[in-house]
Amino acid sequence: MQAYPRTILRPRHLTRAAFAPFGEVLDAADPGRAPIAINGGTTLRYDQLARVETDDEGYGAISLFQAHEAVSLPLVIEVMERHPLGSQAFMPLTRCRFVIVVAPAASRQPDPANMQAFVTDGRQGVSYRRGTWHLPLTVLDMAHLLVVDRKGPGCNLNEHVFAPGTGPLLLPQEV
Ligand SMILES: NC(=O)N[C@@H](O)C(=O)O
Ligand code: NI
Repeated sequence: MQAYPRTILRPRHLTRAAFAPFGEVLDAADPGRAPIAINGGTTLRYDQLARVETDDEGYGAISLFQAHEAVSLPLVIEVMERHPLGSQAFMPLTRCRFVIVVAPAASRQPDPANMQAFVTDGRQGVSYRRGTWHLPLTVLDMAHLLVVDRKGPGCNLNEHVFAPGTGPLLLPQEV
């Protein structure tokens, strides 16, 4: 079997612009997202940071994830997945850096040559656009996270498992 060179990925800091092809960054500290003062000025609303996408038969659902096993980098990426029927958003409820690896939705399977890697800053969340290939939740800090994604009839999960020894290698983030 031909040995393919293993793809090496070096995660970057997560920014709205860099992540734009894959979804939205949920970040109250984003200078480009001015909040709206509501409730008599007692509250700031960071309005519609992302759209919840579903197909016609599905609906948006809110879940809580308790990520109780953290990883450290480097790590070998063994599986990527996507949700063809809807978006999926993760928002930490406690400080949590998590690893993001994404690839364009258009490809039938994630192409390592088109993968991008990021690490959140501990406050940021993300919303993966419908169909975006992504690494399943992988946290560097144990935490609780709010998750908003599509539920309903049909299969909303495609997985790609890399053959042993071929998964991309994710290096530690440059400091
Ligand atoms: N399995 C599940 O609910 N979550 C995954 O889709 C994920 O991206 O972590
Ligand atoms: Ni997912």
